[in-house]
Amino acid sequence: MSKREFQTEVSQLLQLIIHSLYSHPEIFLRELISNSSDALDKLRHLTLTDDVYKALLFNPRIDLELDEENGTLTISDTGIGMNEEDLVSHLGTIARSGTKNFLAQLSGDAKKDSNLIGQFGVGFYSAFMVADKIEVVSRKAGEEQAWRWVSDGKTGFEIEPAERAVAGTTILLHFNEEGKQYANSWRLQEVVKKYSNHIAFPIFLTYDKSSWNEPEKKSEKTRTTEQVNVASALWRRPKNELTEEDYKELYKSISGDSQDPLFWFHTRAEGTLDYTTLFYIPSKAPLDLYQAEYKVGVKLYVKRVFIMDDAKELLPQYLRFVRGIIDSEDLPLNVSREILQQNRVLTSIRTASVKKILSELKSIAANDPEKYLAFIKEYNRPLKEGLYGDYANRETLLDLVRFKSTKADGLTSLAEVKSRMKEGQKAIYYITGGAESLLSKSPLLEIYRKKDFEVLILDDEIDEIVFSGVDKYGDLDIKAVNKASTSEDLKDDAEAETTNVEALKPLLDKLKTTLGDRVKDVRVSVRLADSPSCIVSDEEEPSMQMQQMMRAMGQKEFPATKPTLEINPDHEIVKKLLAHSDGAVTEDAAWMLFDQALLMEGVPLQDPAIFVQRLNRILSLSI
Ligand SMILES: Nc1ncnc2c1ncn2[C@@H]1O[C@H](COP(=O)(O)OP(=O)(O)OP(=O)(O)O)[C@@H](O)[C@H]1O
Repeated sequence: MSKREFQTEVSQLLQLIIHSLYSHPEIFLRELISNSSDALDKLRHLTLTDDVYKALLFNPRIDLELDEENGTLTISDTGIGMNEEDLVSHLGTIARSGTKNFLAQLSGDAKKDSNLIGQFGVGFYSAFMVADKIEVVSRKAGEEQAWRWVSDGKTGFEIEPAERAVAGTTILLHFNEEGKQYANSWRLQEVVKKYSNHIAFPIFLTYDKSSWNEPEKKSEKTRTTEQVNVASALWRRPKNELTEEDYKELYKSISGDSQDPLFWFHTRAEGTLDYTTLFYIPSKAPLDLYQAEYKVGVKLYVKRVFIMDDAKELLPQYLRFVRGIIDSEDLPLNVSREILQQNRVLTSIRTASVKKILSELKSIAANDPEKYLAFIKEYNRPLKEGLYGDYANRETLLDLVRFKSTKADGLTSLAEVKSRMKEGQKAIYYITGGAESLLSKSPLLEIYRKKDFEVLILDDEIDEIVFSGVDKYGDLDIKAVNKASTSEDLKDDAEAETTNVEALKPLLDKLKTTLGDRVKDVRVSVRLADSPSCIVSDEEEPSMQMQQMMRAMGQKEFPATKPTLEINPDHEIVKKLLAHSDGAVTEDAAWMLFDQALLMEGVPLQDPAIFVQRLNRILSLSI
């Protein structure tokens, strides 16, 4: 028998599990049954597609055997099995990024951590919540030798050759104190029904069934085997035969989530292509939503046979929070990942699925705004990613995304913004680049406030990138207020007349010479009311905050573009400067107008010492 140590992360995880952080230890059974079901799926797939396995007898089943007296339970399957190498690597290390991330996020606060663990699910290792010793005997399909893996879940495990009549895996749990409650057939049936009722394979329970022997007037126990789950591919049944509970149960068994889903969309398509889709939206965004290695939530089936659950091409990336099933009649069973990428059938299913999900969301938004708000709270951001990547569905996505705005409490839709537009307002306006508190005080908004035009406050860091590519909502323009050209819409003919640009020209020239190559241009603004100055960028160029953000993210060579300084001809300072001829003061004032405009945009000063010197010079003149 050879002894092995657990990988450090496994020991860490086991420590947590054994100290019973998790509040529903019953999920151990769901995890083990789901592993067995995966193992059966894998073997079924091989027997259908791989000549080497075609001759194998495939008799898929999962067996639970309860020994109440000794406090043990075995979970056996006739699935793909594991050889020595598999046992060592699968049940001694953690390969899944989800679990690693989970460990990295632990705070040490037992309460918070137990919530976290609930959202991750810890797979096989969760069995150590209820067992102080676990023995696994497994034989890999196509191999003769079986192996036994034994561990107390503390330091490591032992492994030795063993025997098993057919391929598959048997897991023997020796229940601990916590686990004793599961050494009960009624309890086991309840847990199987709750989490694994719709596992596609039959689950049998063998136990000592009590019955009343009338002639002898005593209770007797008979060893009995009964099927405890319904084992149907529930998604293939007509909608009207399914209850809310059925849907919720299936969701929990395929997603591992312990909460109910927010909503689900079940579709059966017949015609050129035959397929069924059942999509769920989790009520809380998956914790790996913003990680590159996110876990795919949609499983692909072909004619009820499980094919894969890690194909990122089933749905576009921005819908990675969707959980569920795609079951196609038209794909070949041996479809590989490479084939999937350019498969016409899958492309059609995917296109129709996206349309379906988005149109269902749209109708929820219209018919149940409160529920929709719960959805948007979790998923507004991925939908915005869709605006960036999914051109074909942009119009629908624009209707689905919600925004903060200068005129609405909470969140608002573009349709609402459109309905509130004022006479003379030519476009939908937005401001990006920084926190809401900074944006809502930006001098760039002054003219909009004066004209009573609504401005969307886009304070999410991805907003600038996303919305720089979105310039229309229907036939309405969508414009950033910090772009030079946006002010063209704001000019009132009457105002333009009164501003005497000619008279300001010498001042503009002077400011421009002083600021030199820090600015592209200096010009008269129509967008300012109370502030003396602001900075804007050209249409095609990233804003100053965006440039700053890209550099902070390590893109040192991000090309620096120069902003345009706009000054407010009606402001006291500008009027005085016009009258003032002292060169030194004008120079200081030029820099102060520029620096304060940058500060208001949240861009830090290049040289605070010089700024302070100038400020002090000006202060001393005014006192
Ligand atoms: N009954 C089984 N038959 C064959 N292989 C198994 C069985 N149980 C576990 N394994 C192997 O051990 C691996 C680790 O299992 P574990 O439950 O820890 O994680 P997982 O199932 O991969 O992830 P998740 O629980 O998030 O789906 C599995 O991926 C599988 O390869």
